[in-house]
Amino acid sequence: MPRRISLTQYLVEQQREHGHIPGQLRLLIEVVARACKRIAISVNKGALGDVLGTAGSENVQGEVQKKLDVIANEVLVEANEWGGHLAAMASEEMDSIHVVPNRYPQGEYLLLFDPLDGSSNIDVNVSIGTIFSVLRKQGHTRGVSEEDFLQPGKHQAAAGYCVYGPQTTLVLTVGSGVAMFTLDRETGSWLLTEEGVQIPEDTKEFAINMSNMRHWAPPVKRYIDECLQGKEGPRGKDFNMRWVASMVADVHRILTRGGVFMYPWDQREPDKPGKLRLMYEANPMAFLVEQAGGRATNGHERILDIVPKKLHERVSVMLGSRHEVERVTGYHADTPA
Ligand SMILES: O=P(O)(O)OC[C@H]1O[C@](O)(COP(=O)(O)O)[C@@H](O)[C@@H]1O
Ligand SMILES: [Mg+2]
Ligand SMILES: [Mg+2]
Repeated sequence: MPRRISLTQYLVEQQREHGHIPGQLRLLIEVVARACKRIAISVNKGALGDVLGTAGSENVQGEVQKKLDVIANEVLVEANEWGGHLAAMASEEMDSIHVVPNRYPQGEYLLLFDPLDGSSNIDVNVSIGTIFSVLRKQGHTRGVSEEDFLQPGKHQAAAGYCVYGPQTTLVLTVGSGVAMFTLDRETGSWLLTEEGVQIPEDTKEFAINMSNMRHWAPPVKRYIDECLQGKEGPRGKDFNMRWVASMVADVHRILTRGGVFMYPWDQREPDKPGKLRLMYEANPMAFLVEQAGGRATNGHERILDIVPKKLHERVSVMLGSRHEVERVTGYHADTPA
């Protein structure tokens, strides 16, 4: 039975007792958690709150924006810009970085987010989420530019997501393991419901969009083909498959009971490294997964080691149970990166 302490108490412990986080970072995380609570309220209203359907606009990646993509982005920007902990923000839904205006106090952190992950699931009432990543501005130069954001994921000071599902759960790492907090709707508090989360090293469950099978590279085809052969194949066991199509929900399942999640490169657009975005989807999830004892690679290298060249860079993703990710990464050894 986990200790029933609040997110605030947990963060104060991390700051004061363990010295893992500075006060500024603690306050920043609390602001993000408050914003997620507000997003959860909009998500729950659904049709009653006129939050379903498309917004009639496109984001920088040419994707149609849903009303909730726009609402969640606004909530996060507004909540964070006057907090005094940030230098700038970046989002899936914003073309370029959003520098904290001069009228507000400036901080040293950089916040990146996917305000609403799993947009295709909003209107069908399936779990969706918010993903965030926190970096620290390096050096002491005045002002902030996109360059300041282009740090490898291993530099993240904190990362997490909030899943809006049957329960609203905030999952967080500040680099000292993974903790989960469930929103108590009666009191409005985030309460610790799991800490020291560990992903089992082995699994019998994989998550991949199978409709893309014919486009995958040979190592991914080989891995999935071997899983599909079940007991009679080289793996000697039957596998199960799950695909929610919200990365947040698929990763949450993996943090809860293990599994492997893949969104690999495919040959339809050979120059595009993958579908998922490195800086606000893959990096925060890779940080959480590694902190829970799992692995996260792009098939060739550790995701957290990749040095981004641009803000909205995409990446191939394989993450989850350690032995499975090592296996599928090993299958890529003979293929060029
Ligand atoms: O519809 P597909 O191709 O299976 O893609 C699902 C993937 O796309 C995403 O929804 C992309 O996220 P957004 O909704 O933030 O664009 C991932 O969460 C998910 O893993
Ligand atoms: Mg997303
Ligand atoms: Mg999104």
